[in-house]
Amino acid sequence: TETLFTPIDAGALHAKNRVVMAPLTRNRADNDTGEVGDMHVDYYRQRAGAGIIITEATQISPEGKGYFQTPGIHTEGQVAAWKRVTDAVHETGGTIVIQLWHVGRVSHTSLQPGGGQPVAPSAISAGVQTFTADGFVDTSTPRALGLDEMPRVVADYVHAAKMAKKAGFDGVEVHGANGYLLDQFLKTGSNHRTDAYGGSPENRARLLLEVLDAVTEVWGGDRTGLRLSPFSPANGIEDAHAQETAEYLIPKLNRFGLAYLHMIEGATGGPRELDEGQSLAALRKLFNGVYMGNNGYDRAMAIEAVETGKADMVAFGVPFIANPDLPERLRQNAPLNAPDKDTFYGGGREGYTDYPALPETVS
Ligand SMILES: C=C(C(=O)O)c1ccccc1
Repeated sequence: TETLFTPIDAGALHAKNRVVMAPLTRNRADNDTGEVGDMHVDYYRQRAGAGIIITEATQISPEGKGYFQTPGIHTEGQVAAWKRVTDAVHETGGTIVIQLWHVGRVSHTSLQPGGGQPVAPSAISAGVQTFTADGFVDTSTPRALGLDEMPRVVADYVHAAKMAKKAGFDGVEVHGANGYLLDQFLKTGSNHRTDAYGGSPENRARLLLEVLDAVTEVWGGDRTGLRLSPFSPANGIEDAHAQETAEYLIPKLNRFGLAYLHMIEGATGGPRELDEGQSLAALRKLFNGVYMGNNGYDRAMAIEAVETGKADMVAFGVPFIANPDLPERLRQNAPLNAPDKDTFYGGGREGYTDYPALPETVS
């Protein structure tokens, strides 16, 4: 029988177990170059015991950057830097995909090319804060992307997808969650467009489906994942018709033959409870591929979810920060290291590469 600790092929992605390292922003890349460095090589190598590592969110273009010291995957220097990470993970027997990210309106002029306004479906502020060289600041009011700019945005995803291939990743995850650009187009609170990219669920899903079409052209559907958060309020996002939007979108994904659908179940990093009329089980039934559940799972929940078929894989965020060997600890039901919240974002090796693994058990 399938358990949390048995292998699975998520499309063409071979996973030795069902324990996934969720994408975790850690704000430790070089801010000027967007390049990762030596400590990222150690951090990801230490966690190569994951069935699949999904990297931290990585911007596809300068416009797609929304926070201080987040990495990119659009320059040759960034490719060379990431290649050291993928080589180290592969030498250690791991599987690693990179999360392709465009923040849309969750950004600040100081982080934007030429100090310009962030871009979004409509000129509506996220109403949240982001993290810049000067600490936390209110996100800047975005400008609405012109209809004529949509092909260029899709082309930016294609460029990053190709650079991810050069960097030696096993695949990519398109970030369609947490109130960032693609989620901003999907949802009614942020998308007030009156053209073909706004209004109906079909129109609001258009850009995401165009991006998936283009990215699967580069990678094949079987090496392309997608992350969604239908019911999360993260980064000031809301949808007046969340269930309807998701029930429109998810069947439309099946034609791509995606490696997996990564679903944030409830509020990102928060309550798993849904509103009246909302159902994750209904959404799961609409997807024909590998379903990866995420959000607040503990060991017992994850084991039960896989053994009862509620999920094929489970992604863990914070537990993987503090436990480089999380899959082994879960398998042994060993105690977990406590995470240090003060070193989640920014800083150096402390709270990043210095969490201990279990003492080597001499087999
Ligand atoms: C990429 C993020 C997400 O998907 O929520 C993120 C960004 C900054 C801090 C935490 C998480």
